[in-house]
Amino acid sequence: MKKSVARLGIGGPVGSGKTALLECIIPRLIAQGIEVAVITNDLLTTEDADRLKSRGFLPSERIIGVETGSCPHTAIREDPTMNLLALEDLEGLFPQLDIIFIESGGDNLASTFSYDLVDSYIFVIDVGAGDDIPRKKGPGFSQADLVVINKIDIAPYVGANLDLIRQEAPLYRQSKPIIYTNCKTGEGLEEVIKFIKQKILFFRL
Ligand SMILES: Nc1nc2c(ncn2[C@@H]2O[C@H](COP(=O)(O)OP(=O)(O)OP(=O)(O)O)[C@@H](O)[C@H]2O)c(=O)[nH]1
Repeated sequence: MKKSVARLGIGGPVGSGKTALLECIIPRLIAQGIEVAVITNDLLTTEDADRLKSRGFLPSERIIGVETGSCPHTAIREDPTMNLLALEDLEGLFPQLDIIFIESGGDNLASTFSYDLVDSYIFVIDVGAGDDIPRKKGPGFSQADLVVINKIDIAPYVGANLDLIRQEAPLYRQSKPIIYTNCKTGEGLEEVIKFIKQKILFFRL
């Protein structure tokens, strides 16, 4: 019987570390025998897809770069046709896949994914954008299935109060999970892997 493939969105503001997160977690998932493919979205280039291909941890045919040509949220929410076609291509070519990541182009705090496109999504913010980001109650932050608060290492250098973030962020998440990460050292990444295996892949593995 053909397996159904998990579709996991990765959204968040420009530069928050969405691609860095994928670079960290994909090799770990592959090492555990999980079959992975990726779709990236960029405005007018395939920059993120090229970057992932250059890492060499996945055959390049398993990485599709979608050039959205429009606001990132249009391609993941209002009209996800381009991403749905890319999903269809990957699922047709690789029926053994367990999970396909769909990385959105960097967008603002209001960006959310259509559940016609993904089963679940992670919203990545970065500490460097300020310790008031959780308080701004962006729909991406409050509605995502998982929030990753990345770049915890830079808090002291940008005057961001990490303790305040840890205190306030849960207030806007209605008990939904938050994981704190540093993609440079690997801190928090095992928790992200655990989330993906337990909440996203549990009935496929
Ligand atoms: N210090 C530090 N830098 C990080 C961390 N994660 C990512 N970065 C850096 O932040 C910058 C942006 O990371 P990307 O992964 O390109 O961010 P992105 O969200 O994919 O960016 P867009 O696709 O342009 O929206 C890069 O220079 C990364 O090396 C982290 O945990 N700590």
